[in-house]
Amino acid sequence: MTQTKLEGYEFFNKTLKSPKMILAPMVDQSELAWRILSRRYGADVCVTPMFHAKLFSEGKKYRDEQFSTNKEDRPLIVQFCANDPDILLKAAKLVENECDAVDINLGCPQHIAKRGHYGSFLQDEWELIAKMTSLLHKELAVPVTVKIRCFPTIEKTIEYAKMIEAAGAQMLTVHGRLREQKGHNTGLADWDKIKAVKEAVKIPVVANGNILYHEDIQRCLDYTGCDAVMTAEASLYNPTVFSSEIKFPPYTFDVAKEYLDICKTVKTNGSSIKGHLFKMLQPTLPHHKELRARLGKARTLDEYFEIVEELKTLVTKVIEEKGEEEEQGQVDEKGIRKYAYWRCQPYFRPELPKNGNHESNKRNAEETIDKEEK
Ligand SMILES: Cc1cc2nc3c(=O)[nH]c(=O)nc-3n(C[C@H](O)[C@H](O)[C@H](O)COP(=O)(O)O)c2cc1C
Repeated sequence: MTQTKLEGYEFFNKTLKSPKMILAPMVDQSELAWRILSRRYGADVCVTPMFHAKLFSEGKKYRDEQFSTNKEDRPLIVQFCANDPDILLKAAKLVENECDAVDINLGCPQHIAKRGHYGSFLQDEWELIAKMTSLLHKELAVPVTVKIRCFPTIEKTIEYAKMIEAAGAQMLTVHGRLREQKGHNTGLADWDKIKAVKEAVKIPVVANGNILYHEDIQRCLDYTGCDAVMTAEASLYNPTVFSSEIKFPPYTFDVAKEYLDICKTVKTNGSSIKGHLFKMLQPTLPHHKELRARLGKARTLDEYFEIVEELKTLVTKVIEEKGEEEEQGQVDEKGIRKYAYWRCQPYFRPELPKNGNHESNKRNAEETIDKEEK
């Protein structure tokens, strides 16, 4: 590869167009239909779900099932997990003409990643990480970016980030949690570590973790000094979270319907659709349990549409009866916004924060504990 490609801030500003908000890679959930919806509401850049480099490079069936894109789906970063530089390059070559960068996932903490020897389980294999990064840097037509988790100390996290930068990464996403922070131990992301990495490297740094509401995005940018913020879970519960114009969370069934309309136009796996509907409708379904059960069993797009339509009819009646009163989104004494159950709402993690610097998330955790104690 002799052709020059943009690096660092040139890549960030010209190719990615100086993004502020990035839709995170999410297995089964940052698929094309979700990216279309997210861009509509303000996501500047989207990342595909993580693809397994070996399966991707070897199997057309896997590729066709997992990856689809279109002309409007840009700027786009395609993410892979891998533990072999040549296999990673082979997979990346297959998408280099359909995306703006290829990202290496060094953050996945799941059992499957441990067994498959990828994601955060490569965190101690710096030589291998450097090889994968530098090979893509040298051989790929588009820049390589890397997504990491943190180490327990700021010093080691910085050393790690610098090693990846030196290997040729042109942008780094720092998820401010440790490898151990998963499941019941998820807790809060540590923005101080993200800030320290941002100060230590010269390439653009994207902060990831602790976003619940739109205004948290700017708060995170201000606190960490990062170039952009990446959001996963908050967007699943409210796909309009990227929008500065939408002051009030939308009705759950309206965004669900909007997503389904997109699914009519682009092929989308049933498991992705079902996952999205359960999350978007999460505050509403407990009030209409029969529909929740039906959603669990539904298989076709028509069935999903029917369920969402029925939910809308039922809830609209309730809204007419209860009127404005329940609509207000009152802020309680702890600062938690109480929206009516038919509006999109972030998921409050049920565990105590271990550390952190994010007021609304601390409040959310306290709130959950209060609820559990009652
Ligand atoms: C459903 C789901 C799927 C995810 N899949 C991926 C993935 O494919 N690749 C990756 O690097 N991280 C993945 N993550 C982690 C997110 O990208 C992100 O780092 C993490 O959720 C923290 O961000 P958040 O606080 O905004 O949710 C996933 C997260 C969720 C909730």
